[in-house]
Amino acid sequence: MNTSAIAVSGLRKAYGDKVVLDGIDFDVPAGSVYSLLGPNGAGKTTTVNILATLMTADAGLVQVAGHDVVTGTKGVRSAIGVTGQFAAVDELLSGRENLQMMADLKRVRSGDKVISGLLERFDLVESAQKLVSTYSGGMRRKLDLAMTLVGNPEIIFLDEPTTGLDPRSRRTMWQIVRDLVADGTTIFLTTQYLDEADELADRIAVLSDGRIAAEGTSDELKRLIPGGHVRLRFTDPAAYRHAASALREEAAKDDETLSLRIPSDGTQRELRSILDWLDSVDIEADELTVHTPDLDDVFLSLTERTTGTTGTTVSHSNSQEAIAK
Ligand SMILES: Nc1ncnc2c1ncn2[C@@H]1O[C@H](COP(=O)(O)OP(=O)(O)OP(=O)(O)O)[C@@H](O)[C@H]1O
Repeated sequence: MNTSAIAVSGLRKAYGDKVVLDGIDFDVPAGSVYSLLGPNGAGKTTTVNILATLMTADAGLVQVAGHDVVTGTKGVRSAIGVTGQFAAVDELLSGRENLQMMADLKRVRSGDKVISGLLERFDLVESAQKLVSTYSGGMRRKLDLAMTLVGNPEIIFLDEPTTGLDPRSRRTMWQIVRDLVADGTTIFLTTQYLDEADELADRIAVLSDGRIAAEGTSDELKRLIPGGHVRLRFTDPAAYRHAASALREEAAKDDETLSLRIPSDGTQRELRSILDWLDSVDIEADELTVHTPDLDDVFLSLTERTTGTTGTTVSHSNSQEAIAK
């Protein structure tokens, strides 16, 4: 599908003199899942708020469902559903009443049927008559998403949808997202769980220092990291210090976990050379693990400056598909 559900260019936003979005561009194809990642405070919620017309940008062009967020606010609002940190759930109503309120607000036909279907889909039938104030965090999240689905919005913003959910509820939520996409819905997802983005997103953008640091499919982003690493862990601090001092320049040290990370592509030849080197400097680690790149590595590398984490440096030149900006 080639049409854009969301098109953003030159988006800027500052709070006072604090620049949060410093000119970001991205495009979300209709019927896909697009995930925005970034460290705490990177501006993910700010982006969602602007796209969902809950906040105005300082500059830039933003089109959602073909409507400009400034001049076509009404059109945008009728095409989207928003769930997450600004949930519309009313604690003093029951689950069913909340859904009813949403159905009335959106003037949904056959509201009762739609509501019963949603309660069933989200496994909320038994608690439908109970006040939301008695719901667990997970139940509230499910109700929040169920309310978002009333009226079948074509684009859904999911802001950290599975935070606080148990593993089973998380998987239920993932399946719901997949079903929605299979029906043609576009999902804009922010999450702090990289495995969630890996699992669900067609494309991922990493926000860092007010800019999109890299953008692509999960595989494309992983290819930005030159190989994985071998992790050596020690239990004896003296052995760790000895190994750290003998370490090659490009390896990273973690004093807290007494572990060393040596860049490696994980091939037999590389592993042999690392083992030979360990023998030659008389180092015996208590644990040796081979690690191939995952989204955690990508995230740590791309957001290194913001989070202050020591990670592998990303090579920006070795991928044709992913764009590291
Ligand atoms: N209304 C506001 N006024 C002033 N500063 C704000 C306001 N809203 C957000 N900020 C600041 O802007 C930055 C981005 O916030 P935002 O909530 O968009 O980040 P985020 O990526 O969603 O973070 P998190 O992962 O912690 O939810 C933060 O430094 C935050 O403190």
